[in-house]
Amino acid sequence: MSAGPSRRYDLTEALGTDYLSVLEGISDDDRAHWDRAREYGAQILPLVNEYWDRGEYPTDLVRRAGELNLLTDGLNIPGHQRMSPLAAGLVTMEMSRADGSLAAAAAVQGGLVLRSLVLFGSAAQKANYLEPVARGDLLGGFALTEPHHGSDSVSLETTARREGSEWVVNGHKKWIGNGAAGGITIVWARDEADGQVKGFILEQSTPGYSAEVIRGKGALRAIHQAEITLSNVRVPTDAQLPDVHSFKDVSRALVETRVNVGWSALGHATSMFEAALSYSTQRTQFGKPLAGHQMVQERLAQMLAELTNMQLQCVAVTRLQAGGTMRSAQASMLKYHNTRAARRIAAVARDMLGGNAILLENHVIRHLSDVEALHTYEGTESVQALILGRDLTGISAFA
Ligand SMILES: Cc1cc2nc3c(=O)[nH]c(=O)nc-3n(C[C@H](O)[C@H](O)[C@H](O)COP(=O)(O)OP(=O)(O)OC[C@H]3O[C@@H](n4cnc5c(N)ncnc54)[C@H](O)[C@@H]3O)c2cc1C
Repeated sequence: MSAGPSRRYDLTEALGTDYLSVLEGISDDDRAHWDRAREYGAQILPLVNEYWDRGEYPTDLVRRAGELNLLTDGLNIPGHQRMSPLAAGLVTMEMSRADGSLAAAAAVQGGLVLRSLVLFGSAAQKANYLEPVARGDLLGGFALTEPHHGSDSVSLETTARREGSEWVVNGHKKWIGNGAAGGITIVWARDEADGQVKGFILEQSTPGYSAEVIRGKGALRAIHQAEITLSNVRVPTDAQLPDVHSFKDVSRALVETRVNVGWSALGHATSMFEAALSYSTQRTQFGKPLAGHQMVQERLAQMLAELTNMQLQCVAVTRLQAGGTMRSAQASMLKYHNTRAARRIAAVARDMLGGNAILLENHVIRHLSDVEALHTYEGTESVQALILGRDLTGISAFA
């Protein structure tokens, strides 16, 4: 039986791990965005383990991604070529395939902050913030989660009180990517007068805004999340996002970013599959490459089949998104399926590299850990299942 370097399946080819040619025939435009992200991924790959190990946030690499138009997530940003939803997905996949922390930074800058500005911002807010956030010159955060409200963020307790020509914001936020990066934070708060959730753009230098980077994380170590305290933070009324009327608007933004998480899970899983395939063809045990043992081949087949299912869901949901017909539960199914599959692939890949799997240099343990964050953020696996369950049965089982 032949094994090892003569393998027929070359993962360095441009299409990567696309066994069923799911992505064949994509447009030249989409491919150009994808290629740019692949090149960026190749540039950052030799650097990212060190940042992850040190728990250091490589803001210069975020800025580089901005220069390459990798932060705009398919949004219409003046001065930036607009990507199709498919191209945006492929960019996310490639960035995650290289590094989850930088992909998460892009997801916060583009997926959450730019999207909030595009969907809900005034003309003046767009003119002020879109360009610097898209370029990565101004780091932005999206502050929804609170210490006591994660999955039930709809019950958020942060308040906003109108006093003359100002809003006064009070409360606590937790897990906020870029929340202590010196830029802006979009804060979701409940209007004390009408009880509705509203959005505010807070400059992080505003008196009363204090933020601590959360230390000791075992996942996404190279992007910083913050715990934020807001004590009588006063902002002018024009800091309010005028087109947010209730929590439903926040949900509208989050549905779109769930698709991004599905692509991100695919990128992580692709990277771990590639590491497992490469290692098993090179490592010899019992006189032949690991890849020459039946059980190892079965595991490779299992991973490839899962990866292909992940790709199919990404492409199908993105097609609905591009056509403007995607429903929230469809985005939830993608997130549910792909983050679960990525965790299974992570467990198998980690086993297939033996002890060497836990060394950062082999590009498995970082992805395995980072996938744990994807599993939770933008709605946990159980929350996605509840959204799907409600869609299937018409019965809400959240509370
Ligand atoms: C790395 C990272 C980055 C993040 N970045 C941001 C950010 O930039 N901005 C932001 O606003 N937030 C951010 N978050 C917060 C994230 O969205 C929340 O962690 C997530 O929504 C889950 O909330 P929680 O951690 O409080 O878990 P909880 O809601 O306390 O959930 C704990 C467990 O209970 C389960 N559970 C909860 N409710 C139910 C139910 N009704 N039925 C069954 N099971 C249930 C959950 O599925 C989970 O398994 C981030 C989180 C992480 C880890």
